[in-house]
Amino acid sequence: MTVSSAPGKVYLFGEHAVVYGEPAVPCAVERRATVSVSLRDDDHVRVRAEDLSLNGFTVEYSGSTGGRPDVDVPAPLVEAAMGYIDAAVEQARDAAGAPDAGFDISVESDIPLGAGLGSSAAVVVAGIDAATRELGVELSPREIAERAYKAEYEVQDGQASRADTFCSAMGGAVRVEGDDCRTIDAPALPFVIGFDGGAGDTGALVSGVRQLRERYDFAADTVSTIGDIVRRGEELLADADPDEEPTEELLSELGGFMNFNHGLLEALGVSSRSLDSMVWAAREAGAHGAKLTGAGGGGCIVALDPTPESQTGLRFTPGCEDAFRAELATEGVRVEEPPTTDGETPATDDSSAEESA
Ligand SMILES: Nc1ncnc2c1ncn2[C@@H]1O[C@H](COP(=O)(O)OP(=O)(O)OP(=O)(O)O)[C@@H](O)[C@H]1O
Ligand SMILES: C[C@@](O)(CCO)CC(=O)[O-]
Ligand SMILES: [Mg+2]
Repeated sequence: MTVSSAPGKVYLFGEHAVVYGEPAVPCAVERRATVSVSLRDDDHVRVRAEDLSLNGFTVEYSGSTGGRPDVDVPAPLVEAAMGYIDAAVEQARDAAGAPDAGFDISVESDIPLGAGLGSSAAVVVAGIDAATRELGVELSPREIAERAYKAEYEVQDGQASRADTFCSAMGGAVRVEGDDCRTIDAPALPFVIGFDGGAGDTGALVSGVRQLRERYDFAADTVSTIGDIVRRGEELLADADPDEEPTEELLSELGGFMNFNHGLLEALGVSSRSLDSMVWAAREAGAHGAKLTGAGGGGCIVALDPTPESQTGLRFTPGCEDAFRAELATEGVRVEEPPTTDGETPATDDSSAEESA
């Protein structure tokens, strides 16, 4: 068995605009998806993904019901849920030249789903790493990032940038502009995350911005102004000492840019009432800045605050379900120790989906 994990991310700046070739700076955070993979001696794939819940219900799969989920879940939703794992399996088979390889796969994750913290990218990155290693192939993190991007691009019908997958594979702070992907130095920023318990529909939100941008010059200008904010934000990071605590001056300037970035995302229609109220709660509690992160529509905001105040303020904010601090994850995809006790062996119980290759 091979076990790999990969981190989620927050966007310091630049989501959505990155889809149209503007730069973005996502930062990996210490919330990880862990994927365990064992090679099978047939061509079947069996998946256990206990954290998977969609629209308020949990999807459970049973091998004993002939590969159909044992709850009343419409097939398209199951396909949507399983799409990222399937795409990761296809990428691993392709990388190893083993089109008929079968796997037992188990996914565990402490990244909320569909909430802007890049759960899909983390699952795909960790899945490709574990499955290729099981097939005796070791890809570099950059190669994993490229394959994970292809997987996300396919599942999201062409509406994906390289940002989430590159950040998850490499860890740390990164800069992505089109197909130019780099890691950058950044000090340990004091991220606080607020989560409204909900999720946004990434595809629909990206389409909404695309339509606005095509229809109105001022919406296209809004997207390129986000790019301008990112470029100025990068200059601030480049001037900072990555080995020192960030200064108040740096935090307050970065925070101001985050506030500006949030305002423009709000103008593009991708915020929501609960995201806005969490953003304001963090600011009122003294955060240097706050913005939504990821696709928006619901899910998470990220604030910069070295004190406990924002977290406390968020906890008392109606609509905020969880507030937590998120350390910058300096490590991207990595191999984990497989569990030792028999009882924890993944994907061998009945709550799994099984399908033919
Ligand atoms: N623990 C998990 N087990 C199995 N599949 C998962 C898991 N976590 C995420 N996924 C897959 O990722 C999908 C969510 O991806 P989506 O891109 O909509 O949101 P996100 O990546 O969390 O947020 P964003 O892309 O805005 O940062 C889920 O519907 C599921 O298919
Ligand atoms: C909205 C978006 O910019 C970020 C989603 O985490 C989409 C993408 O970059 O693929
Ligand atoms: Mg995603």
